[in-house]
Formats: sequence, C-alpha cells, structure tokens
Amino acid sequence: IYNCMEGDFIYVCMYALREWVAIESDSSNVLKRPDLHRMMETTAQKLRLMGGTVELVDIGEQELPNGQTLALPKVVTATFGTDPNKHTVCVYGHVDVQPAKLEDGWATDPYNLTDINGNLYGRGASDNKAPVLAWIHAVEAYQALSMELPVNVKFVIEGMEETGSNGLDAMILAQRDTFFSDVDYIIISDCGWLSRRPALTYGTRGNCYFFAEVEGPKQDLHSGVYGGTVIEPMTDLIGILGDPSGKILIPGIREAVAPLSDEEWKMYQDIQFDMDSYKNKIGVTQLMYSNKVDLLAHMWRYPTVSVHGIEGAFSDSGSKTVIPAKVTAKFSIRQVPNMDPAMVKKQVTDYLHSVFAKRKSPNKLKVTMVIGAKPWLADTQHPLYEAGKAAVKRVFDMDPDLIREGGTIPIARTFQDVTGKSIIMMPIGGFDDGLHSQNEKMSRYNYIEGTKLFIAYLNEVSQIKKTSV
Ligand SMILES: C[C@H](N)C(=O)N[C@@H](Cc1c[nH]cn1)C(=O)O
Repeated sequence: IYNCMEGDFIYVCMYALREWVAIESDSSNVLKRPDLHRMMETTAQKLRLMGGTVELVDIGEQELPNGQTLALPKVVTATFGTDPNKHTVCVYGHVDVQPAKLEDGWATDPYNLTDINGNLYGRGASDNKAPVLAWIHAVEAYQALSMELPVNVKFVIEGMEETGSNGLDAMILAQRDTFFSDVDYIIISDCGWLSRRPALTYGTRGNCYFFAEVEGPKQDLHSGVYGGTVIEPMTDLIGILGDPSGKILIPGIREAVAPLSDEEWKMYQDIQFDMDSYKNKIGVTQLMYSNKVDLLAHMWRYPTVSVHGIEGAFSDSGSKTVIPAKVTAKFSIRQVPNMDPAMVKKQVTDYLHSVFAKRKSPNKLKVTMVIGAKPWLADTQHPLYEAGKAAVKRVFDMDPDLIREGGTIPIARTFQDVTGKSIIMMPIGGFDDGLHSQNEKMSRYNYIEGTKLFIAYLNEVSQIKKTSV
C-alpha cells in the first residue's frame, strides 16, 4: 500500500495542501470569517467526494468583545464505514490558522504554498492542514487500491481551535450518544516531533488567555501637551504586568502544580534533546534553564506566562508622540495538572486588581479570561500507544520518543471527559516547522511519510483486542 504514495498520488497530496493553504482561514480575525466558512465547506466537499457520510454541524454564534455576534464556522463530521465488527477511530483536527502577513517577515507569501528544498512553506501547512490532509490521504490510499479500511474512520474537523475551540465542547456533548456513540478511540495529530525522531505525544498543556484593559482619558492625547499631567494607562498596564524574571508571581498558581515524580524525571533524562541545536533553531544564546530536564519540564509540565501584545498601543513604524487612552494587554498562562482554569481566572483577576489598587490610579482596570482550556494527559501503557510504536517502527524503522507538548489542544480534555474514550496524539509535524511564527512549513518528507504512518496505524489499531477502551 505504501508504494501507492508515489507519482500521481503525491501530486494529489501536494495539490490538496496548496488549495487548503490558499484559504486564509484565520479564526482570530472576524473579517476573515467568510474565508473560514469557505474552508469548512472545502473540507466537507473533499470528504463527500471520497464517499463519506458528511455533515456540516451548526454550532451557533460567538459573542464578540463589543457585544456583537458572529456565526461560528460549522464543524465537519464524516464517517467512512460502519462495520460493527471493526474498531471505530475518530480523527480530530482543525483547519483554521493563526494570523500571517508577508510584512511580518515571511520570505514567501504565507497563503501561496511554496516548495523550497523539499519544505512546503505556508500558514497552516503544519498546524494543522497537512496533518488533517494526511489522515484523509490515508483513507484515500486504501480506496485507491480498493482495499477495505481495517477500521471504521470518523472525522471531526473544526475551524476555531486557534481561538480556543469555541462551540465544540457543546457539540461533543450534544452528539455524545449519536455520532460519538460507536467511537472506540480518538486520534489527534495537531502537534510536532521534538527532534528528527518520530514521536508519540502523551500530554498537552492547557491555556488560560486573558485581556487586561486599562482605560483612562476619553481619547488619545499629545504627549508633549499632556505628558506629565495625566496618569498614563500604558504606565499602569506595564506596572501591573511587569516582572523582570518572567516567572509567575500570582499566589496559588505554582502551589497547585503536580510535583515532578522520579519516574518522570527519569523519562526526561532519557530523551535525546540537544540544547545547542534548540538554541540555534530559535536564534538565542541563552535559555531560562541550562539543563535538559529543567528545560523539558518547563516546556511541558510547569505553567508559564507569556505576554502576547498590547492592543491600542502605538505599534506602527515611525514615531507618533501619543498617550494611548485605552490599552489592552493580551497574555496567557499555560495550564498543567492539577491547575483548574476557573481557579486561575480568580487568582489572576484578584492579583491584578490588588496590584492595581496599590497604584491608586484613577484609571479603570478590566480583566477578562477569553479562553480557559484544561491540560490533558494520557496513559502511555494503553494499547493505542503500543499500536503507535509498532506503526512508527514499521514506517521509520525506529522507536518513537514519548513526549509531551507545551502547546494546547483545547478540546482534548473534553473528548476524554465527555466520551470516556482514550486518546492518542500522533504528530507528524517537524521540530522546526515554525508554528504560529514566520515561515511556517511542513516538509514533504513528513507529509508523505506521515501519511504512510497513518496508513500503518489504522492497520495496527485494527489488531487491538476489542475489550480495550
Ligand atoms: C498545539 C496546537 N497546534 C496549537 O498550536 N494550539 C494552540 C491553541 C490555543 C491555545 N490558546 C489559544 N489557542 C496553542 O497552543 O496556542
């Protein structure tokens, strides 16, 4: 079956990725919502043409910060096979992307898939369009050879992952006893390898994303005319966010974190990870931690805070002498076991208000949590992982790394909690794919070998004894 992944079939894969990357399906930009709807329709059409039973599920509307509402992109569900004697796997993925503009520093147009030396550059190429397509191609490969699928395959493909999977929890809950009732296992390929070695992922961090808005004068002011007379919102904002160490000072957060066990420490110790090539890859000379175990632990299983941007701040080129009247900081705290997003929301809000109160500023502070996604952890002893190791061995002739992911797949925990089914994360993205960054790419190698991995994995899963959940 792998031989069919040559010639025309590879052309079909490349063509599909090019077509998908060309759609600017940025879920964070409301102006791009028509493109996002088109992306969901394109995905549904691809699965329909393959003979799947496809639905575009309406998941309602999203409320915007200004109070207006906007239709959420529909969720695509598809079913290939309903044989009760076979296992049923459900592949989850997303086809929305992070924002990207050529002027951000991309070497090529982010929405025109460009092949340079075997790397396919384009926004969403690795996160998550090529992996979703690779699963689709795996089904297509069986079909192309008129081979029966070894398991029933379902798809759930959404368009809001990058902004927290709005509406998807409710859809999963609503369809728990219908679409999900016969699903045995859930597979997610929305993450990457740690090195050149293939990997299986057994944990993701969650994320709590906050807006902290400081509002002062009724409009922007001339800094020469008003500077020195008003208490500036930006100064307040930097004052409440600023801690030069980059560590989380908020009481209660670090205390909630599950301690690192000896077994985990040993696992991290055994992972091959080169600190120098990591530094080279991101272009820095120094990291927060100088030994491998500390670095991996802080990447995967300790909370971290990142400040992403300040809306309302002057950020264009040039030198405008303005005092912005209202500024909104956007920051997030990655979640790990045993943190609870509802608790974190209270801890962060209380902390910022108490620090702000000490400033005795006349400006107004408003703190909102816009995403509250929980972390996820799997049992690596589950037969799904044994099947994964066998498939990696088959295709790559090596054993996979067992790794965690510092990023978040907001819906993973809901899948596990609501359906009660086991999940495996099987990445095919490269360690240097530049997710969310300039020049995101997917290598041809990972795309095509990744498709082969999925073909092999369907076969391995079919051999799991029917009793394992
Ligand atoms: C891991 C996945 N490819 C990803 O990048 N997910 C996003 C999801 C998210 C979390 N908060 C907001 N979006 C991420 O981890 O940033």
